[in-house]
Amino acid sequence: MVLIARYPHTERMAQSVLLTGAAGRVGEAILEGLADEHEWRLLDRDPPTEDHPGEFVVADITEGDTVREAMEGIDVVLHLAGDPRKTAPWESVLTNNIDGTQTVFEAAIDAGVEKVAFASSNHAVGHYETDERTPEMYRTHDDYLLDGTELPRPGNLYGVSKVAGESLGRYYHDEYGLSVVNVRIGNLTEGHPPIDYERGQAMWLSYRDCAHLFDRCIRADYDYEIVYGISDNDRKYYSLERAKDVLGYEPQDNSARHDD
Ligand SMILES: NC(=O)C1=CN([C@@H]2O[C@H](COP(=O)(O)OP(=O)(O)OC[C@H]3O[C@@H](n4cnc5c(N)ncnc54)[C@H](O)[C@@H]3O)[C@@H](O)[C@H]2O)C=CC1
Ligand SMILES: O=C1O[C@H](COP(=O)(O)O)[C@@H](O)[C@H](O)[C@H]1O
Repeated sequence: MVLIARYPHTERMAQSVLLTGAAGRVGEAILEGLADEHEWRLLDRDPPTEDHPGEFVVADITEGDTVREAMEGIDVVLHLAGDPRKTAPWESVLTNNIDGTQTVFEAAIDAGVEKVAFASSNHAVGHYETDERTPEMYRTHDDYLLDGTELPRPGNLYGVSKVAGESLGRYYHDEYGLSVVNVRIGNLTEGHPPIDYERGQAMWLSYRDCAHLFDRCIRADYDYEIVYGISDNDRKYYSLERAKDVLGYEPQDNSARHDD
């Protein structure tokens, strides 16, 4: 009998992973699910407040030398650090999200890192949610679907900074062969989908699906990808096909199961 692994060419055992923005919410979800799965180096400008796996580097991602040092011996970078506010002013996203992301990519190349997963956002495509399409596109009977091949249409300056991050990844992939996956994360909320918020329910990402998705970003093989990071919600206007096909993402949660 021949046993064939589901993702035969993509499975690898524990890898060395640098997690930037480790002290934040997405970092929390990832570490909750994957603390024992990989060898972790965590980085954040805020020091840790809780027990954590691996070593913790307190640093700003705009500090090139420190980021380069933190990258030594790392296989995969999960780059989350940045200003996550949709109302963030230009000065902040320029420094933290664009300059900081360029510093991370540059250091990854210098250190010979294999893959970078970048925390992009639904706000990179926020202006597809036009007055004509909403609120219908948040509802199950509507079949409007974005799949990652569409042009970006950021809904705010924060979204612009995420498009810039995706574009930096494109450059570092094409120029240096770095594997890059941009995860356009929806609405990460712990325990249950956002309440009384149709849009948030359509793009809900549960904590366990978040951890699993980033685990796939660590283990799978890819070139340059844009995927959507949401749970398998009945109501959705982001396709999961690319995340499933390329990464082997198998979400378990669905905001519709919390409707009552
Ligand atoms: N939480 C969500 O639903 C979504 C999050 N994202 C993205 O995921 C990433 C993480 O978001 P959250 O965990 O929700 O935000 P968060 O604010 O909870 O965590 C971000 C972390 O990054 C750190 N950080 C910010 N600027 C830094 C810098 N210059 N140097 C070093 N550390 C820095 C902060 O100290 C913080 O711990 C962000 O890039 C955000 O844009 C995208 C879409 C949805
Ligand atoms: O990019 C982000 O998106 C989520 C969801 O957006 P929202 O418009 O539904 O609030 C947001 O919660 C998160 O803070 C942000 O980084």
